[in-house]
Amino acid sequence: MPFVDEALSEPAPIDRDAFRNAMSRLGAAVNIITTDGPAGKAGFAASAVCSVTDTPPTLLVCLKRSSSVFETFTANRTLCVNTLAGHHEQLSALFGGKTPVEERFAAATWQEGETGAPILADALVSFDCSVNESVDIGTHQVLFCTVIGIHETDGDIPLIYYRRAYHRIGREAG
Ligand SMILES: NC(=O)C1=CN([C@@H]2O[C@H](COP(=O)(O)OP(=O)(O)OC[C@H]3O[C@@H](n4cnc5c(N)ncnc54)[C@H](O)[C@@H]3O)[C@@H](O)[C@H]2O)C=CC1
Ligand SMILES: Cc1cc2nc3c(=O)[nH]c(=O)nc-3n(C[C@H](O)[C@H](O)[C@H](O)COP(=O)(O)O)c2cc1C
Repeated sequence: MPFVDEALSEPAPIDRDAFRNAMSRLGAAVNIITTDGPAGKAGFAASAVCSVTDTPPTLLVCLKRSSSVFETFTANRTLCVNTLAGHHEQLSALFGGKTPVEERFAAATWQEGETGAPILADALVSFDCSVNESVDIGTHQVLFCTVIGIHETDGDIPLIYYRRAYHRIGREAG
């Protein structure tokens, strides 16, 4: 019978605050995730976005199931991941919760992509996607998204969320 180290097989539980404090030390790109379609228009700020595989080109996005935008995203099954530039801090705050949908979108310029989801005109990059699969984990739903369109701009200063604050990195223009 193999030796089993009890301490390793039953790790001490980590509470929510300890996990969040630890996660606050992972710097992350900030994105605005948008959708439009039969269920209407919606958008939210997200740092939980990750590349999954390049064949087929796939991203994952984690969306809290209790958020006001959840039903709209799950009904439309399409979305656009707009990666924010350094000057988008106020826009991120607007899409970070509590603000009515129309007010969120009124604060920036948008274009329409392949899926109909709003593309942020001056995002660093936008990934237009169809949602292929979703998995519920705890409070969130993980959306697996097939990328069907990519839109890039010349911007090269990303907005980074680190230790509960926004940071700009990269070369300043000029
Ligand atoms: N993945 C998510 O759902 C995230 C949600 N937020 C939300 O934005 C607001 C402001 O957040 P902060 O000021 O950074 O303080 P915070 O203490 O709530 O978050 C610190 C870090 O924990 C992680 N985190 C936060 N909420 C989470 C959640 N519900 N599930 C999984 N990971 C989570 C993120 O990596 C975040 O940078 C909060 O309401 C927070 O819940 C922020 C970042 C990620
Ligand atoms: C920097 C930042 C990152 C966030 N990342 C996520 C995320 O990855 N997933 C998520 O479900 N919510 C995330 N949120 C929170 C959502 O943006 C927020 O819950 C959403 O706007 C819905 O809010 P509402 O229920 O008031 O409409 C983030 C907020 C901020 C400010």
